Amino acid sequence: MPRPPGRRDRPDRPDRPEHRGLLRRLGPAFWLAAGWLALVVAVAAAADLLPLPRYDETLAGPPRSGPSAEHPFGTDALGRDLLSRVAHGARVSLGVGVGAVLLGLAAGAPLGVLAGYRRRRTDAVIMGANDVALAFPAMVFALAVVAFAGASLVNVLAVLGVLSVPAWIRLVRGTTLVFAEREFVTAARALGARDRSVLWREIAPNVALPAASYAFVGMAVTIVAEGGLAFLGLSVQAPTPTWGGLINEGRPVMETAPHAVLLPSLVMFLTVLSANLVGDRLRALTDVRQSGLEPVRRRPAVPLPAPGQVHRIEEGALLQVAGLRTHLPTPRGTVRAVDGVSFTVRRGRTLAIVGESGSGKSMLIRSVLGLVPGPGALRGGRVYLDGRDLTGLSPERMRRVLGTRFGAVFQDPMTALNPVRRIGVQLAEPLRVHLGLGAKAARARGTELLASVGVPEPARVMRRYPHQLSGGMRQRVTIAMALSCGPDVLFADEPTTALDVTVQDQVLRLIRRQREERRMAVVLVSHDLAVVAEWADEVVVMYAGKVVERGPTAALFERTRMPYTEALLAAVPKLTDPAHHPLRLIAGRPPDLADPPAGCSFHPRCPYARERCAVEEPPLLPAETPGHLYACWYPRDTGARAPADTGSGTGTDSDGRGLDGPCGPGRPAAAGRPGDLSGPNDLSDLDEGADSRGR
Ligand SMILES: Nc1ncnc2c1ncn2[C@@H]1O[C@H](COP(=O)(O)OP(=O)(O)OP(=O)(O)O)[C@@H](O)[C@H]1O
Repeated sequence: MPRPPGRRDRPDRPDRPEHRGLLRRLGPAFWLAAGWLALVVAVAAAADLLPLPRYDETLAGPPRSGPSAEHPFGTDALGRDLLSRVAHGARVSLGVGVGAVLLGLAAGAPLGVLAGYRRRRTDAVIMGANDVALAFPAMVFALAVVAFAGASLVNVLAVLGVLSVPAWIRLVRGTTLVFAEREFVTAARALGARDRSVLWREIAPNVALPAASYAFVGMAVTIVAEGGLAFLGLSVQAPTPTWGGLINEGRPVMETAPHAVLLPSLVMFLTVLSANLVGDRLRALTDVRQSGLEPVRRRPAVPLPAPGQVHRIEEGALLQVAGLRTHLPTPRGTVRAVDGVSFTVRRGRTLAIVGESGSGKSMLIRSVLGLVPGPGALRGGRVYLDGRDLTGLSPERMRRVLGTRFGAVFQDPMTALNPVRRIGVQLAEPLRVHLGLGAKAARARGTELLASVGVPEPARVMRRYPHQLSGGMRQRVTIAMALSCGPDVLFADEPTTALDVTVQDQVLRLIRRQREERRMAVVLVSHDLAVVAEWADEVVVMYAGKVVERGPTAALFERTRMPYTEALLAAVPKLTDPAHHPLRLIAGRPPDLADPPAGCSFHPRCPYARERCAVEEPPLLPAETPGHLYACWYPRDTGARAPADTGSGTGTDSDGRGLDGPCGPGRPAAAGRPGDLSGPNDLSDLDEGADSRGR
C-alpha cells in the first residue's frame, strides 16, 4: 500500500517550525554588543597583565604619534601609550558604571517593591519623596557634591549611584504593581503565603528581568555621566586615566593628533551603545508577545491570497468575511491562528463564534477589526462592510471605521477601561474624536448613553473611576462606549466571562435590546454553548483556526454533523438530563497551530476518524438545512453520507456551492442541545468562494 503523504510531504506544508533558541531570539546585534562588553570588561580586568607599556610611562613612544604596530592606539602628547590608558580608563568608567548601578539597585529596588506591594500610605510616602528627589537637577547636584567633597573614585561612584535611586524606585514599583495584581500572586496569598514569601517567590523573579534590562541601560547612562564629570576635571584625578579624562586630555592636540580624542571616544561610544542594546534586547525578552512575534525571516507558511481577489457579495450581507487568514510568526514557527475563515452577518442578527480555547476566536475578531498583533503578522482574505472591502483601507480610514461602524466589547471590563481616567472622560473621547462633539455635548451624550445601558445615576458614574464600579457596571460602561458612535456591527468577545450569572444575563439582554433598537449586527464570541443557543441566530464553530461547522443555531445544535461540535456539546452539563450521563471530555489536546496535523485537524482526537481523515482535508460541505455547512468526511448524522462513500452524494459544484445530496432527516445529534433554542432558521446559502480552502 502506498504510504499516505506524511506531514513533510504535503506540498503546502510550511518549513519545519524554527526552534529558535535564546541565542536566535536575542538576535545577532545582542550577541555582538554582549561580546564587545565582555571584551572591554576582560581588558579592564587584565589591564596590568597585558603586554602593554605602563599607562603613566611618559615617552613610551614618540609623542602624538598615530596608531602603529607598537602602539595600536598611538600615543598622547606626553608619549604615553593610548591603548594602555584606554584599558586602564575602562576600569574607572566601568567600575563607576557597575558600582553606581549596584548602589541604585540596592537602595531603589527594596523601596520600589515596598511601594508597589504595600500601596496606600507606604506608596504615597515613598513616591512623594521620590518625586521630590527627581525634581533636583541631577547634574548640578553631582557637580556640587564632587566639587565640595573632592573628585575621587568613591565620591563619583557614590553621587552617581545616589542619583540613580529614584529611577530604580520608579521602575521596580511599576513592575511590582503589575505583578501584584496577577492571579498567581492572588492565588499564592489565598493559599496563606506570607508577604515575604510572596515578594521573594512570586514578585522578585518577575521583577528580575526588567531590572537586569534597566541595569545595562543605567550603566550606559552612568558611563556617560562619569565621562562628563571627567571631561570637566571633576572625576578621578591624573595620573589615573578615565575615558572622559582622556578625551579632555586629547582636546588641545586635536588638530595634530586627532586619534587622541577619536579612539577613546570610539571605545566609549561603542561601550555605551552596547550596554543600551543589551538592555533593550533583555527588555524585549520580558515582553512575551514581542519576543514571540519577532519577524521570522522566512517566507510565510502559506502564500496569502493575492490582493484584488473579488468575492460575490451576498444579498443583504452587512458584514462579509471571505477567506480571512492571520498568520503569526513566532519562534516556534508560523502560527496559523486564523486560516481561511468565511462568514456573513446580516443587520439585526447575532452570529456566535464558538470553539475551544486557542481555536482562534479572538484572533478572528482582531483580524476582522484589522488589529492583528505585531509587525510580523500577515493577514489575507477580505472583510466587506456593506459590500465595501475594508482590507485595503489606510490605517487612518480604518480608524474611522473602527470608531463609527464597528464597536467592540472585550472579556474583562477592568482591563478594557483605563484605571486612572474617569468614566466620563473615557466615554466622551470617541464622541469628541469621531462625532466632533464639544466637551459639554459629549458629556451630555455620555450620560444619556450610560442611562440607555441601564446604569443608575449616570451623572454620578461619569465622575467615577473604573475601580469604583462593580464588574457588571463596568461592562455596561464598555458597552456604552462601544455603542457611543452608533456602530453597525458590535463585536463582543466573551463579554460575560468575567461576570456572575445574573449580571451575565442582564448584559446579554442589554446587547440584544441594543441590537434590536439599533438594527445592529452582533458577533458574539463565547465558550458557553447554552448562551449561544439562547442568544445567537447563527453559529460558527472554529477548530485550529478554521471553520469546521457553521449554520443556523437550531439546525447546527439539533443536527450536528461535525464530531468536534458534537464533542463540544457533549461537554456541556445539562441540568434537565434525567439520566445524569457523565460529561464527556474531548480527548487529546488542541493542535499546535504552528504545526497542525495533516488532513482534518481534528482527526487525532476524533473517535470516528478513518484513514482518509489523516490525509485529505475535508472541505465545507452543505447539510440539508440551507446555510448549514460542515467539514467532515464522516459526519455524525445518519442522513448524511460522506461524498467519498456515495460518489454522488452531498458535494459542491464547480463554484464551490452546495448541491442537494441525499441527506434525509437523520437522528438528532447524540449530544442534544444545551438550552432553549430560539432564532429564525433562515440563513441563506453562504458564499463559499473563499472558504478555508480558498476556492
Ligand atoms: N500574539 C500572539 N502571537 C502568537 N500567537 C498568538 C498570539 N495571540 C494568539 N496566538 C495564538 O493564536 C491561536 C488563537 O488564539 P486566540 O486567542 O484567538 O484563541 P481563542 O479561541 O480566542 O482562545 P480563548 O478562548 O482562550 O480566548 C492560539 O494558538 C494562540 O496561542
